[in-house]
Amino acid sequence: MTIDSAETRFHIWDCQNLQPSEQQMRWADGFVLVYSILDRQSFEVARQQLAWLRGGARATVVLAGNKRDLCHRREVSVEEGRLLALGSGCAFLEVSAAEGYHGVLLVFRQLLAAVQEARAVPKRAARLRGIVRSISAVFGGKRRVD
Ligand SMILES: Nc1nc2c(ncn2[C@@H]2O[C@H](COP(=O)(O)OP(=O)(O)OP(=O)(O)O)[C@@H](O)[C@H]2O)c(=O)[nH]1
Repeated sequence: MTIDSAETRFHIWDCQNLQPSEQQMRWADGFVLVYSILDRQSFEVARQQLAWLRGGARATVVLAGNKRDLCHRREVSVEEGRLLALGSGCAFLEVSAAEGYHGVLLVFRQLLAAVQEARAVPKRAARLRGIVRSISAVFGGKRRVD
C-alpha cells in the first residue's frame, strides 16, 4: 500500500476469537477492531476486546465502525464509538467497506500513524534522558535519571 508516497507492506492476521492469542499479541504491531454500526452486540464485543487490549500491553488500536452506508439501520451512534475510543486513547473512524476501498485505506493509514507514534514515544523519552544526563554531567549533579 502506498501511503504518503512511501510503500508500506501490511501483514494482516484476521482474528476471529474474542481475545488474541499470546502469539498474536507478540506478532502484531497494532490492532484494528471492527464492529458493525447496525449491530450493538458487535459493538459490545469490540468494547470487551478494547478493554482487554488496553489492559496489559498498551497495544496500539484503531476502532472502526463499519457499514456506514446503511446508517438508516444504525444501532450504535457515532458518538458512542467516538466516546469509547476517546476513553481508551485510540483512533476512531466510521467507514463503509462496501463503498470502495477508501474507508479501509483510511483505517490502515490511521493504524500506521498510531504505530509510528507509539514507536517514537520511547525514543523521544530516551533522547530526553540523554539530554538530562548531559546537563547533569556538565554541572556535576549527582541526581540519577533513569
Ligand atoms: N452494506 C455493507 N455491507 C457490508 C459492509 N462490510 C461488509 N459487508 C457485508 O457484510 C457481510 C459480512 O462480511 P464479512 O466480510 O464476511 O464479515 P466478517 O466479520 O469477516 O465475517 P466472518 O468472516 O464471519 O467473521 C458480507 O455480506 C459483506 O458483503 C459494508 O460496509 N456495508
